[in-house]
Amino acid sequence: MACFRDKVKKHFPLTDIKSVINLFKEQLESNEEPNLALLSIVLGCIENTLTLNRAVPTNDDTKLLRPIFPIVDFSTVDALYTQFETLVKGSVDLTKYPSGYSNRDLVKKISDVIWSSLSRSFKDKAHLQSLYSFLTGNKLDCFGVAFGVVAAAQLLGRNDIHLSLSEDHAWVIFGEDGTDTAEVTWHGKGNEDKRGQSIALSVAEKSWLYLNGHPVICNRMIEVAAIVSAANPSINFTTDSIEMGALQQELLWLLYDKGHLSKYPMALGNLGDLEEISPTPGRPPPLCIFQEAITSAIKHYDNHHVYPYTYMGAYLYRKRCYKEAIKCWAEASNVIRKFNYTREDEEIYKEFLEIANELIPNIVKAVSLNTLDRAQMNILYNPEVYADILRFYDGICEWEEGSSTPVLHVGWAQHLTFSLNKFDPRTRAKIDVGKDEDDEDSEMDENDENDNESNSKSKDKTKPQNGVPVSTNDGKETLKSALDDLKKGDST
Ligand SMILES: FC(F)(F)Cc1cc2c(N3CCN(c4nnc(C(F)(F)F)s4)CC3)ncnc2s1
Repeated sequence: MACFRDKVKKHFPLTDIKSVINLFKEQLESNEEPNLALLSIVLGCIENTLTLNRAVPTNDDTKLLRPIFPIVDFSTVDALYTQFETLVKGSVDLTKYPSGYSNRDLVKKISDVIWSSLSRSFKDKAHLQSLYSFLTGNKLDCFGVAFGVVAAAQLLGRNDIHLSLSEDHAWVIFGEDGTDTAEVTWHGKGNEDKRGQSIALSVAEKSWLYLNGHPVICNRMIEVAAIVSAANPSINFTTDSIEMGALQQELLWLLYDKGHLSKYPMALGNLGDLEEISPTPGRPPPLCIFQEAITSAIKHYDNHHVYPYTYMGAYLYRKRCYKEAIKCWAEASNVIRKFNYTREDEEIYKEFLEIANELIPNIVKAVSLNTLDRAQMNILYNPEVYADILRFYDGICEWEEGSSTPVLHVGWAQHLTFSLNKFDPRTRAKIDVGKDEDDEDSEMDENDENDNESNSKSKDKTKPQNGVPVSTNDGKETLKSALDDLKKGDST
């Protein structure tokens, strides 16, 4: 690895965003693999300076702000890299692992080297994802440990060991055809770590945490994208470092242009969020980027990722495009229904809980009261929106079906009835709750279907008695026409 020093030395000292971009660019364009440990140390060092201990109050109460962009000296980076190299090469006796491909013992050993160096505190704070944090503070978060194992493996020349990422967990793949898997880090709070085990049993549970076998399998380039995407520009709950955000954004565009984000929906979502904050001239708008994330998940992961839809839904909600936001959330629910809920899926449970019990109620309130969003009151007369809310809940119910842990509780029902009751009764009569033709897993067996049909005939008088479901009004239902009909007392 000594040779890497000669190549990268010329970039130092790093004094601004451009110099960091040039370093990453050369690493990505080199005929050798990009050096994960080097890039993680560099990015972690900059993030640490730009987001932690920023202001040092002085006695005359003016804030002494450090120079905005840190000067990163090669000596600093070289010392930390050498520290990492010494730790890893000093702890792993490679003669014990003669085969060209890695085995489970080696992976576990590398994980133990990282694991045993960790301090026992603060695992879920911010800025603990880089090797800079590991080497200067012995602290790493869940992602950081998994990344550290892969960076250490690269340093040991084990180029078959790669990062595998779900939407809330990380593990590694290895072996001749890259199909062996191993846990190398912990997950969540109060869960015993499963380090060294294959993930096969966890995948069998059909939990969202393991994405039913559709994780992002990284190569070295996508691992660089993970370093950049996992960077965290936040200084505190309300403030982000502008410089760190700009650096992350430019690095993500560099990776995007090289095609290294095309199979990484979360990184695309991250980029979309950054573009909303500070649009780059000549680049696609956030909505296009979020759509690319959705398209990537459909194309590469059999539409098993939730976050592409919630990234776009959150953006549309912030822009007060409520009808479209609700459609995204129905699509997110269409994904989660493919899984069984297990106790380690809390993160996505919280996501759906917030949508159901805060965001959708806020929308129906905002458009029904005499508020600035009253122009969107027609949402409450739009059968398509109503159908999307029903699809949203139906997906959550299907998620719960067959799960070891219940999802819904009475609090959900209270918010559900609040939201649905805000819709005009006529609108509620105008939707077709038929099953999707191509949706075999929600196929009910014959007699259930008949029962349901007989039920709907008996209990739901607004449906035309000939039982032909009224297809969704194509959303053209306008507030005016609905109100006109109401005045006429038209009861179709
Ligand atoms: F490795 C783990 F365990 F940390 C799992 C990973 C998470 C994650 C990520 N995140 C998580 C999702 N995330 C979201 N931010 N907003 C989201 C949305 F709810 F708006 F969709 S999802 C922030 C970035 N961004 C890039 N890569 C990864 S790999």
